[in-house]
Amino acid sequence: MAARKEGECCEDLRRERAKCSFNKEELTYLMDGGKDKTLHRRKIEDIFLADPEFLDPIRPEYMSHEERYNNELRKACHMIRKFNENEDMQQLVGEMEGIRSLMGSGLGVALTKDGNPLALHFVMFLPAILGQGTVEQQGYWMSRAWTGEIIGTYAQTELGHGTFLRGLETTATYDSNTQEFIIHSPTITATKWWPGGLGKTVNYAVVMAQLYTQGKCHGVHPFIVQIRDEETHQSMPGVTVGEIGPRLGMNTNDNGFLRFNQYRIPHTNMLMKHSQVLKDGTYVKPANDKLSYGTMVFVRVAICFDAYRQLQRAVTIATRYSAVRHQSELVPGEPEPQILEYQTQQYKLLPQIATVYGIMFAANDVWNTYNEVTGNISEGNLAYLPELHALSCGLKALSSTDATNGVDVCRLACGGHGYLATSNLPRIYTTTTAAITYEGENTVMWLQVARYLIKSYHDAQKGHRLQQSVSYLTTQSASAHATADLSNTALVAAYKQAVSVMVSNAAAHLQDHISKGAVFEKAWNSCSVYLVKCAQAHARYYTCEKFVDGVNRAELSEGTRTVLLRLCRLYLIYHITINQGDFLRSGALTGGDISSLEKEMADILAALRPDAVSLVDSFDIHDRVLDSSLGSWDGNVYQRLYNEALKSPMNQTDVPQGYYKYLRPLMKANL
Ligand SMILES: CCCCCCCC/C=C\CCCC(=O)SCCNC(=O)CCNC(=O)[C@H](O)C(C)(C)COP(=O)(O)OP(=O)(O)OC[C@H]1O[C@@H](n2cnc3c(N)ncnc32)[C@H](O)[C@@H]1OP(=O)(O)O
Ligand SMILES: Cc1cc2nc3c(=O)[nH]c(=O)nc-3n(C[C@H](O)[C@H](O)[C@H](O)COP(=O)(O)OP(=O)(O)OC[C@H]3O[C@@H](n4cnc5c(N)ncnc54)[C@H](O)[C@@H]3O)c2cc1C
Repeated sequence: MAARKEGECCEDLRRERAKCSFNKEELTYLMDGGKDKTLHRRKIEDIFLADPEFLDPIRPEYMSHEERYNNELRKACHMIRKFNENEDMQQLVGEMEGIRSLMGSGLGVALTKDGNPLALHFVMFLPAILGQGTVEQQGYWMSRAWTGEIIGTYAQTELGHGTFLRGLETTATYDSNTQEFIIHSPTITATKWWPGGLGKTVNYAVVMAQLYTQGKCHGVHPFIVQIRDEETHQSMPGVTVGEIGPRLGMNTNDNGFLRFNQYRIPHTNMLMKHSQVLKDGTYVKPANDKLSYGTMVFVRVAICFDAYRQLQRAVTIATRYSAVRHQSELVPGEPEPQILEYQTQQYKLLPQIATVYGIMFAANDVWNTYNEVTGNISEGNLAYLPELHALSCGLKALSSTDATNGVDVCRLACGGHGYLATSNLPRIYTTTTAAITYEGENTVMWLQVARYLIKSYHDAQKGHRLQQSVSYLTTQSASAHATADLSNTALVAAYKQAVSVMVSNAAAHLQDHISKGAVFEKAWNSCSVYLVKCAQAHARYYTCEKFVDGVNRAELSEGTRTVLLRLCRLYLIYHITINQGDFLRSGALTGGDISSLEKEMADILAALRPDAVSLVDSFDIHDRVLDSSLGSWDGNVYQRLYNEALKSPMNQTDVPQGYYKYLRPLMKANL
């Protein structure tokens, strides 16, 4: 592992670490899900990071587009070979956390930096086969895909449609004479566009296409389609495939395009767990036509974990840097203080640490719900599918938005150095912000949550029992907050009251539009800005509640519980103060309450300040995973910045070629 002994760091960080008031390992174990899992993770990290194959010859930023891709592909393939090397290794990395870490923002980002060309294979292709295939299909395709004999992606989005799935144009028409599906892209806008790994890496894809059989369209269904020859890797006849070009980030994911010209695949290649086409062409309906969207639900939940891990990295970098960086004068004439002494800096960083825990507790809860609900579905009980859909959309949107905003706050908190590629904050940002768009653009996700809230509200009005996450909508009260109770329980109750009133207002606005003659859909659009706010407030309430429950349930020593409770309290208060209008307008809190909370927040920032560095240390992120000149364990910031600058290819010669070609002729023009 990287240097982690207290002595092996600069004096500023040594002093910070000496102030720690809690047991860091306890928080590490909590985040990993137990001591065994921490040890397991560290063991995987040790094995992978000791392997010189995962080192880059030069920083990827200095490589060409194709060199970068080849470099990451080399490492990604080496990773898979390592999986398959021996059984111990398979056991070690084969579990969900292992895959998540290798493909996402755990160890994975130290191995493949700007997008793993094989990520979609593990994150969506395999889950699609498992979630959408019959047992026989799983047996056949998984055995080939797990070892990397075939590599796949998830090809859903088209040039013309990403959000609106019912609008997809790719067709899969069943021909009962040959027992084949004919996959076709009828227009330019039907071109599949964006799937990760599709450009040059994969030879198979789960393609989402409109199913036609016996002359009728039955909507979007999943098909396994071979894209490239298994021997030569050339694109199959009838298939046109390529890479879509440079992107804001994740540039080695080789996102691709794909077109089909009357391309035939066997009948057995339609994934038929939920709906079937019989050999004679008869269509058998699924229990719910949204079951074919199941892979997206899984990935939305996975994104929540990825989001907080990205934020963990950013806030670790910014907090350590803030303890090492000295700037300005707090008291005239005194030495320049660490920038972490400034309350404004604490206000930037400490809520981000709290956010990591908030998202983590909520994500764990949604992951448990996901497992329960998918278990129920396999037994034919679909009652909780709408709640899971709303929770996964809400948490995906909240976690990706909070993490993206938080990463940028961390970048800004590092001043100019945060803008340097070697700080790694720009790359963390471009990777994190992608999750706002992919797997369901966030505004669209919020509107799905709002739809569930409004439906639930109307159900409550009719006296129906509501599902657990929205049960508070039955107990709405607009009375002003009467007591001076500002305990965590009271604040969570205030969140519920605020959202409840907001949802009730939204329902009234909708009704108002409808009463004036608008059809429901138009009324919905006219209220959608407010509806998004309702959904955001609901997801925040939910996260707050899970944070409070999570801390209460965690088995921690006194000191560790105290620091986690402070973070939890900071999270509750921070979001109340920035959304105080919602609490005041709903009568959930008074102006006096908000003032008390603001004062308390200042005290919490001061109380947490001495533990700031230890809190990010307890995230236990290896220096190679941070990959930052500003955030390393030893705090040797300036030397690292300087060393990294010296490595620039432009610094390998004193006078650049451009001088002779362009600058000199200009400078000497008048001679
Ligand atoms: C391991 C770590 C991860 C790290 C990441 C690694 C890198 C990975 C990089 C990239 C991966 C990105 C991959 C992708 O982006 S794949 C493409 C994703 N695309 C989308 O998400 C599209 C978003 N759009 C939709 O989901 C849908 O179009 C929709 C917005 C939900 C609307 O669907 P539709 O038009 O069919 O629905 P209707 O309006 O007719 O009806 C709405 C009712 O349907 C219910 N519904 C919708 N979806 C679901 C679902 N999934 N499950 C259950 N129910 C669903 C909804 O609740 C409505 O019900 P109601 O009763 O109100 O009518
Ligand atoms: C890095 C990256 C990786 C990706 N990987 C994959 C992949 O592997 N496989 C795959 O199939 N796809 C992939 N995608 C595509 C991704 O899923 C889509 O980009 C996403 O679902 C949004 O769709 P869109 O781009 O068509 O945006 P649009 O739907 O065109 O959205 C544009 C704007 O319109 C707004 N809008 C759209 N509909 C509504 C509405 N109903 N109400 C209100 N506002 C609306 C949105 O909020 C947004 O602001 C990837 C995208 C990115 C950026």
